[in-house]
Amino acid sequence: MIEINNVSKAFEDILAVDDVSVTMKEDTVFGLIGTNGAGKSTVLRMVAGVMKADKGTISVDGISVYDNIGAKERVFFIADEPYFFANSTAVEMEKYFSTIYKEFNRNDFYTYMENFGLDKKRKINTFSKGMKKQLALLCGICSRSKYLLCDETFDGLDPVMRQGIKSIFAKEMESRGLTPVIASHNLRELEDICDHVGLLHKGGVLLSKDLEDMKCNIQKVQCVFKDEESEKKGLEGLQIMKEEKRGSLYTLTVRGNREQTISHFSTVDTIFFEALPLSLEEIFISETEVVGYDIKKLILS
Ligand SMILES: Nc1ncnc2c1ncn2[C@@H]1O[C@H](COP(=O)(O)OP(=O)(O)OP(=O)(O)O)[C@@H](O)[C@H]1O
Repeated sequence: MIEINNVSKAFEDILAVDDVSVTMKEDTVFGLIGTNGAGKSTVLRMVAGVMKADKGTISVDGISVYDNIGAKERVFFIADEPYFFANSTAVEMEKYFSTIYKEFNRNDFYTYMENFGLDKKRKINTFSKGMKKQLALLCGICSRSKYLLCDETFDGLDPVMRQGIKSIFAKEMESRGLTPVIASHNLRELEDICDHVGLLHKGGVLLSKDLEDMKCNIQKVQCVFKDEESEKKGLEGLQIMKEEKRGSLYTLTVRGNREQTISHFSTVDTIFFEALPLSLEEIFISETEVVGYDIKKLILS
């Protein structure tokens, strides 16, 4: 488990990370989402132990990360522009990472390289941006470090590649408890990969929730009440996050699971009632509107 407790980091007068506390549990894919400049890279760098927090503590499986080899071996960090030695090939990078990560799996590495159609002998500086990201991911996965920190690594990967990496993640999670942490500025890049999402905004955490919980605990309802009395009864006792009324048609976003919501409306006289599924975008918009943010413009554009 990665535990970030009350962590802050400033660069002169820029407070990049402001009192952040987040727990990243094992066996989940954690998505760290936020706008450009929200502090994602800074958080990941501190978790990787390459940058020191000004305040607060970060531990990986109970071990403090900064300046601690034991913790660093558990973490592989892929920067937003993956770094490779000048003029190197994948073979040379494999040799380097094999010395750093003692359990580096060379067999898997070369098998995946072949499956992904990446040439192990070609200079990496002739690779496309997406190919460099794939290579960085393969190095990270094959390092067999428990935590794989990916900074914008999935943004821009084509769907086939995403699917390929997703299935490798699933396999490695199952077989050895790989725990990927993926930072992105775009929710759409994360929604099919992550189990848990932490939303960073202006250096602070706006929310951190399991996607399944989020999906199960917010419903969208459309209804037309029979009369004023049923309208009053229908609206009472609901935890309404958002309410719109067009003519007599209500569109409500409410907290609670589907069964609770349907059961509430079964006691009310309605002319029309429908419980609709919400997309992840709608859920995020509702969750962040509640805390006073218009996230639409920020992470969905
Ligand atoms: N080395 C640095 N020196 C000065 N300021 C920095 C440094 N690194 C980050 N910052 C500042 O800290 C803030 C957070 O930056 P960070 O790179 O962590 O954000 P981010 O969420 O990863 O953004 P992006 O999505 O654009 O990569 C920004 O205001 C940035 O300008």
